[in-house]
This record gives sequence, structure tokens and C-alpha cells, in this order.
Amino acid sequence: MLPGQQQEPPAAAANKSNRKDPPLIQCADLILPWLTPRELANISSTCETLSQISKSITLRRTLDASRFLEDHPIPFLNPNNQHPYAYFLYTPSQLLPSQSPLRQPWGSQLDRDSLGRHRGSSACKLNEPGEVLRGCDSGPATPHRGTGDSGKGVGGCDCDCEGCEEGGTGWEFLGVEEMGIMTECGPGCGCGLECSNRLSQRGVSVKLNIVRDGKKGWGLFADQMICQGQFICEYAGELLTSEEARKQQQIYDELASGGQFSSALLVVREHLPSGKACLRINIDATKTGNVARFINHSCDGGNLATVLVRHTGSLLPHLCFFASRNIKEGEELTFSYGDIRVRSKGLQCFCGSSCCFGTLPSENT
Ligand SMILES: C[S@@+](CC[C@H](N)C(=O)[O-])C[C@H]1O[C@@H](n2cnc3c(N)ncnc32)[C@H](O)[C@@H]1O
Repeated sequence: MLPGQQQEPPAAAANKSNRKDPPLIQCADLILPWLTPRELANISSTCETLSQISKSITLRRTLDASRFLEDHPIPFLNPNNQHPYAYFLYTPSQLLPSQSPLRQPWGSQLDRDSLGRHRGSSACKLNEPGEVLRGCDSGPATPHRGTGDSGKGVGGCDCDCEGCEEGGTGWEFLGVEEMGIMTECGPGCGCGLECSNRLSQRGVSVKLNIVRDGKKGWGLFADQMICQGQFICEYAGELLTSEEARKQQQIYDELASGGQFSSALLVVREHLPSGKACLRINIDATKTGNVARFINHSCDGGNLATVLVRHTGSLLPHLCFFASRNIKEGEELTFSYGDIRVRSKGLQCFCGSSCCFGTLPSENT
């Protein structure tokens, strides 16, 4: 049971006593979820009612980082309670910066009712870059849903592409430092999200939580037993050009030098057999991302394998995490951020593995 889960939310208590409040106060529970933690703190200091509503919003934010966009709530667990949650905007999949919302409601009483249980229902969901937030008002986001009675394909769809007939291609794990590669059905296929060859596009289905550590900050943990090969999540965030990534990295490095700041900009290079990089993808989950932004580094490679998943008919691959071995409930999910350390005074590594290098990997972006 999560802290405070059985208590009456302060907003409910506040609502009871609020019936005669001015309309602005009555609307506060609709407006305040759009605010950042700093804005919430400022508004809390103006009156007791707004303070109570802010507290209930904070509580609801701690209960689900995913805003009901994934199958299960992904709570923040923080024993010392000084940092109840990390603030960021949520996207279940990668998107272009121009598609990234400026604000997003989080912690509203209405979230569960209005967004649905998870993104497979009537939730707003994101798809390929250029096709954002489909399904907000129009029900399930499966534009090519099959009839299921044609006898073709799997999972009840009528797509006849090779991937569907094979019922998923699986992934090939190439080793800790090498990336697996996998192809799924995508916009170029006739099938919908229910197709069994679109596993990673249905979002996070394993139970996870986000735990605060005094040295590493937040980390992503398994809240159930996870079997080797199971899909965990995509690394979702804003897709940057390499020039944008370099500029952002400089800004993040400056902020990190002041302490209390964690960036989540990941540079993925796909290599040719010759060893030359042939594709570079920059995914920045610092402002907008999903729970993968909380995955910490481990020098021993951790328990996650990174796999580049291509969707048929889509140009850019998606970086996804799969369990590289069986993972016990309560274990932290980690992977290796790389093996290059260009900065002499890199950030100290607290992975705790026997082969710990002492500093976190760092590359020139
Ligand atoms: C992608 S974020 C991971 C989530 C982060 N811990 C947070 O609180 O948001 C990467 C940052 O986490 C921290 N981190 C990740 N792995 C670490 C490790 N093994 N030791 C120390 N800090 C780590 C570093 O600050 C790094 O820049």
C-alpha cells in the first residue's frame, strides 16, 4: 500500500468545504494540475484552500509518474519525502520538439476518468513523429483495426505483412555494448496496435516504481519478477538534431555543475560492420520523456539490453529496453551508458558493481 493511499485526498476535504468559495477557487483543481512544482508552491502560500488542493495534487503526482498513460501506475517512492516526485512532461513514445507540449496537466482528480486507465484505452497517445496525440477524443487509437474474422494475421488483425504472419520477429541481443536490432509492424502495415508484432508500441506493461537514492537520485525499479527477454519500455523523449543535442548538452553540463540537476539526453549510434557510425539519434528526455529517463547507469552492463526497434514504414528507429536476464521484484533496472569517458573530472559513479570504473561514461556530443 502506498503512503496516504487510503486517506481522503486533501482536495476532497477541501472540496466539501469549498462549495461557497468564489468560482476561481472552485476551478482551482482544474487549473492547478497545469502548474510546475514551483508555481504550485507559490500559489499554496496564498490561502489555505489552495494549499490543501496543491497538497492533493502533489500526492496524486507521486502515485503515478505516467499520468495513467501506461498499463499500471508508476509511483515515486521516497522514504525521506524531501523530494516527493520529479517534474517532467510525459510522452509514451519519441516525438519532435515541436510536438512537445509546453504544459501538461498532472495530478488532477479527473485524470483517471478523463484519460482512461492506460494509453490503450481512450487515452491521448503519441505515435510516430508527425502524428501526435491521436485518439484524444476519438476512442481507441487503432486506425487499421482488423475484423479478426478474416483468418489472416495474428491478434485479430487482417494485415498480411510478413511480421504479422510470423507473430513477431523477436530481438537479437548482440552483447552488453552492442545493440540488438528488431523490426515491428508500423505505419507501412495494415494492422493496428493489437498486432502481436507491435509489442513495444503498446507501452510499459510491467509493474515498475521510481525510488530515490541519496547518491544516484531517482532510479527505476522492478515491482514484479521480470523474465529475461521481456519488454520493459522505450526510451521516449524529444528527437534532437546533433547540433541541437550539442547545444542542449552544454546547457545541461552547466546546470549539473551547480548540483541538483540530472539530464537525460541519450545519443544512440548505429554502427556499420566496419565500425563507422551510420545513424545517430539524439533522444532528450530531460523535459519531456517517459519512465526510461530514470534508468541509472551500471558499469557491469546492468540487467537491461538496448534494442533498436524499427517500425515498418517509419524512418527513425526507437530505442527500447528488454530484460537481459531474469530480474527479481525490487531490483533496480540499469544499463551501461557506454564505455567512453572523455571528461577527466566526470560525475562520480555509484553503481556499486565490482567492476565500477569510478566515474560515469561521458562523450562529446
Ligand atoms: C538518465 S538520468 C537517470 C535518473 C536520475 N538518477 C534522476 O534522478 O533523474 C542520468 C543521471 O542520473 C545520475 N546517475 C545515473 N547513474 C548513476 C550512477 N551509477 N552513479 C551516480 N549517478 C548516476 C547522474 O546524475 C546522471 O547524469
